[in-house]
Amino acid sequence: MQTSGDYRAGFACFVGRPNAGKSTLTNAIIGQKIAITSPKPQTTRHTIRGVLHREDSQLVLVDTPGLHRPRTLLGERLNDLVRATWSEVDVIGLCLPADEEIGRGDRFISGEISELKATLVAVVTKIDLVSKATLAERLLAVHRLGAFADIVPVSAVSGEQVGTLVDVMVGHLPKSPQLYPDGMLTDEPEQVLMAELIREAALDGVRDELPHSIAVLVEEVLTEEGLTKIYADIYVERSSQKAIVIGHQASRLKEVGTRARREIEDLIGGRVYLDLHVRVAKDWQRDPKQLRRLGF
Ligand SMILES: Nc1nc2c(ncn2[C@@H]2O[C@H](COP(=O)(O)OP(=O)(O)OP(=O)(O)O)[C@@H](O)[C@H]2O)c(=O)[nH]1
Repeated sequence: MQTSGDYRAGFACFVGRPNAGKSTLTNAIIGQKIAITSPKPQTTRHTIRGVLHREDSQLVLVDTPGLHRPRTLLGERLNDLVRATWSEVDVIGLCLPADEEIGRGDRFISGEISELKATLVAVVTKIDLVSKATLAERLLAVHRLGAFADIVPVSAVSGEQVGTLVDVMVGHLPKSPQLYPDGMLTDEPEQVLMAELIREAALDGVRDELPHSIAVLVEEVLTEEGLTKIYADIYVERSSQKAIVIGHQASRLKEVGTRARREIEDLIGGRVYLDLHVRVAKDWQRDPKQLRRLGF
């Protein structure tokens, strides 16, 4: 945990008209796709898309819905919500695709964000699609569009300049202690969701025998070359229950693992290796320390 010194941390979001490349850029920065939806009601007005951890900084990317031409009250409320989010972030990246001329939509959004306290960075996206000459023209047009602290050309597809963009955005974050724990990629409690899926699979068919005796703790999640490795422990209260969960020649545990793995793969949208261990934690339901450890 970093707490002081030159550490910077804060919130940023990308805005821009549809198709400007916001999602692709977010994924390129965070480095992995995150599509977990939390069953909990949102406690903040924005959804955290991902947290980029670096030695000296933490960049939290938040999602905002698009701004609409308000035709209805709902449309107006949505726009209020968008503006509320914009007013809470430290940096706004306005995405402008290099392969298209700046249009009315871009001017509209640019005008909307120009009065906010956030630092504005213009991000010229998809530079892999245009020639140097076109890019130069576009950069000039962006320069005329508004007052930006920086203008950064990037390609989320080739990765060119993505690191530079992050450096620029981090440079505009306030000095602040770390906001989220190390290793946390989203504020969705993804390890909790994974544990719930494993617990559901482990309970399937033995609910009557082990009504409230199973708890699951995800110990570690590692992502390597597109494979998410999950190490989790299934806790029961007695060794007789352990035998039930594992089954004859571990047949039941294998089924539990297969089912939970498939569901977690659906959840995170990627391949999963799931390592399950069944452990006895005597009377965990009555032990406050164990309960806290198991997330209750
Ligand atoms: N060649 C190239 N294509 C890109 C790049 N970034 C995004 N695209 C493509 O542009 C299209 C739109 O990208 P998105 O990231 O979905 O754009 P968005 O701004 O999130 O779009 P909305 O969700 O509609 O607001 C997709 O087909 C992407 O594959 C890039 O750097 N280079």
